[in-house]
Amino acid sequence: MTAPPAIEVADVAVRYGEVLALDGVSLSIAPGRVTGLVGMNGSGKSTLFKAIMGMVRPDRGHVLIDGAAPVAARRRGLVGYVPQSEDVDWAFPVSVRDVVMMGRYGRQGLTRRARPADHVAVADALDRVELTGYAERQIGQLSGGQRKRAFVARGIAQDARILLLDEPFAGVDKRSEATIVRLLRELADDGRTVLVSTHDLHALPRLADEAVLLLHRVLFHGDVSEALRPDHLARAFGLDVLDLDLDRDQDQDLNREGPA
Ligand SMILES: Nc1ncnc2c1ncn2[C@@H]1O[C@H](COP(=O)(O)OP(=O)(O)OP(=O)(O)O)[C@@H](O)[C@H]1O
Repeated sequence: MTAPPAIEVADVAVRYGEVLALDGVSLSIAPGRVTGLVGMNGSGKSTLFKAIMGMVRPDRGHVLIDGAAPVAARRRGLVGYVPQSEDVDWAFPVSVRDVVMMGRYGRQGLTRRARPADHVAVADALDRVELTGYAERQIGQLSGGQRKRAFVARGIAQDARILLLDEPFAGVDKRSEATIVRLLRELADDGRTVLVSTHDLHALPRLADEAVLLLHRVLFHGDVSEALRPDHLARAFGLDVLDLDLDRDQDQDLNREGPA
């Protein structure tokens, strides 16, 4: 018997005024896999994450997380979210340890009093992302890659079954990227579900078990090697992407605007 999907997106449409960001997205993500979400700027990746998190309400369709509605799933701590850097107030006066402890809030009730188990979970998560020595720093005083790792640690401390990461490799150094890739693999091998958006097509084969190409709707969902076929990439990114040599040993950052 196949396991029920960890994330089920059914015919979701999201409109911001005149802009149709998602136009009938349907997607079924199995547990225990790393899925890469790929699409050009403006293709709707962040909006899809927000719809899955229940942070934007679809105009049409629905999302189920482990069979629950997004807001209920979030309340139960089922899903962790690493937002795009632009969506975070880095001047906020919290330490790295505080950010990771936020992953434990759901277990602490209204008092938000940390118990020994919470401190152990936070220390363990910081260790896994190699940020133990940075725990007392204000979050904004970290490098881009370290900030991402701090948010990944929050998801680990939360013990979320499902982790969504919006562009975790944007502006990060190779060491942070390698740490994050390794961690995501470990989390998936542990039965967790990881959905990660990226522009970095080079990272995709070592990062993900499967890929979704998005352009306001799902163009392709399946094997990474097939997703990287020129005809698929051409549909997702425009025909001129066929000129790219994907074997070149450098990042292919397909960073460009999609149709509004
Ligand atoms: N709050 C908003 N108000 C109005 N339009 C929005 C809003 N958020 C996103 N959009 C528009 O919706 C479309 C999809 O945006 P979204 O941020 O989901 O794309 P994305 O694939 O995550 O892009 P990027 O790779 O640049 O982060 C874009 O045309 C964007 O301009």
